[in-house]
Amino acid sequence: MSTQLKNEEFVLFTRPSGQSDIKSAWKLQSCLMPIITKDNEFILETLFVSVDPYLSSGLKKSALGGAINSIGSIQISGLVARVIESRNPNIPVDTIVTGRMEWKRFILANGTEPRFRIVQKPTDKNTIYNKIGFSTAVGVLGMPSQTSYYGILSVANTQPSDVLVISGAAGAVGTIAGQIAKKIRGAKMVIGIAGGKKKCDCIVNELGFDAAIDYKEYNTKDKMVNRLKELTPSGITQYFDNTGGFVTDAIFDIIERHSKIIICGQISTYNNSEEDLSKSNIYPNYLAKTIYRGLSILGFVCSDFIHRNEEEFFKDMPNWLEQGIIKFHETIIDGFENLPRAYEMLFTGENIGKIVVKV
Ligand SMILES: NC(=O)C1=CN([C@@H]2O[C@H](COP(=O)(O)OP(=O)(O)OC[C@H]3O[C@@H](n4cnc5c(N)ncnc54)[C@H](OP(=O)(O)O)[C@@H]3O)[C@@H](O)[C@H]2O)C=CC1
Ligand SMILES: CCCCCC(=O)/C=C/[C@@H]1[C@@H](C/C=C\CCCC(=O)O)[C@@H](O)C[C@H]1O
Repeated sequence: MSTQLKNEEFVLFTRPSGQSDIKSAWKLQSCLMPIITKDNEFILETLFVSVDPYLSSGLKKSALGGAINSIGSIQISGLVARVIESRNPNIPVDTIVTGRMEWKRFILANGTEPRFRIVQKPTDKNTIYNKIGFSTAVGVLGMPSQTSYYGILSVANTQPSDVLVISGAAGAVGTIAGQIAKKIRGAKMVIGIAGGKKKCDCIVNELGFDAAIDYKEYNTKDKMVNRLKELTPSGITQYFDNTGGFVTDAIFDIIERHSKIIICGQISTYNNSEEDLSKSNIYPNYLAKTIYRGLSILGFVCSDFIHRNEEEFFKDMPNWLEQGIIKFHETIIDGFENLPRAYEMLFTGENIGKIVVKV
C-alpha cells in the first residue's frame, strides 16, 4: 500500500436540534490508512457515497428505526467502492462493490458488511453499470429504487383502475415509484407532488407522470385540496406518501372510500426538534378518518422486501432501464468533504432524483 495516500473519515460531532444545523452534525478528521492483517480482507477506495433521509433517525437521541449513532462514531451509509488491495480470492483488485459502510476514503472490509454486494467483477466490464455509472448501485439499481419497486408492486399493488398521488415525487424514490405505477402497472392517472416548477415539469415532461402539483405554489391544505379535486374528477384511490405535512392532510380529507395510503416516508418531520412535542408527527384525526371510509394505512420498509425478492428487482429494473421504459435522474455532488452539505440538500429540496456524493 502506497504511503502517500491519506485517509479521512466523518464522525458524528453533535446531534442537530433542527433543520438549520444539520450540516454541522459531522466532523471531518484524518485517520489511518487501513492495513490488511487477515485472510479474506481487502481495501476499498470509496467512489460514491449515498446520503439518504433515513440517516436523520440515527442522529437523534431516540431513533425511529435502526441504531442511534453515538457521538464520535463514524457515519455509515450505502456506498460504492473499488478494491485496491486484496487477500480475498473472491474479491480481487478492481472489483466494484456496494454495501453499508463507513464514511471513509479508504475502508478495510471482508465482504460481511451489511447489504454487501459485488457490483462488477474485474473480468466483466460489459455490465449495465458501464453504461449508466456505478453511482446507480446506490440509486436506480439500489435501495431507493427497490423501495419504489416493492412499494408500488407489492404494497400499493397499483392497478390500471387506480388514480395515484405521490408526494416527494421528484426524488429518488418518487421518480421511480411514479414511473412503475404508470408505465409498468398502467395506472389510470399518476399525479406527483413536488417543490418548484422545474421538478414538476421534469416528472410530467420527461418521466411521464400525468400531472404535477407544486406544493410551494399550492401551499396550504385548502389550496391543495382544490387543486387535487380539479385534477382528479373520479377521485384518488391510492396515496404514496414520502413527505407527510399538509399535503398528507389534504389527501386524508378527500381520498376515496376503501383507498390505500402507503406510508413510505415522512421527510417533512425528520428534522423536527425532539424537545418540541407540538411539532411531533401526530395528527390524532388521521386514525378517526379511516373508519367510515374504510381506509387502509400501510407503512413499509424496503429492507423487509429486499431480503425476500432481490432477484426479481435485479431482473426487472436493468431491463426497464435498457429498454428506456424507466428513466432516472441523479444529482451528483463532487467531493468527499461535501457529504454534510449533500445531506442538507435533501431537506432543502436541491436534488432531482437520487443525490450521491462522488468522492
Ligand atoms: N420506507 C422505506 O423503506 C424507505 C423510505 N424512504 C423515504 O422516502 C422518502 C424519499 O426519500 P428519497 O427518495 O431518498 O429522497 P429524495 O430524493 O426524495 O429527497 C428528499 C426530497 O424531499 C423533499 N422534501 C424535503 N423536505 C421536505 C418537506 N419539509 N416537505 C416536503 N418535501 C420535502 C425535497 O423535494 P421537494 O423539492 O419536492 O420538496 C427533497 O428533494 C423519504 O421520506 C425517505 O425517508 C426512502 C427509502 C426507503
Ligand atoms: C427516519 C425514518 C425514515 C423511515 C423511512 C426510511 O427512509 C427508511 C429507510 C430504510 C432504512 C431503515 C432505517 C433503519 C432501520 C434499520 C434496519 C435496516 O434494515 O437497516 C435503511 O435500512 C434503508 C431503508 O431500508
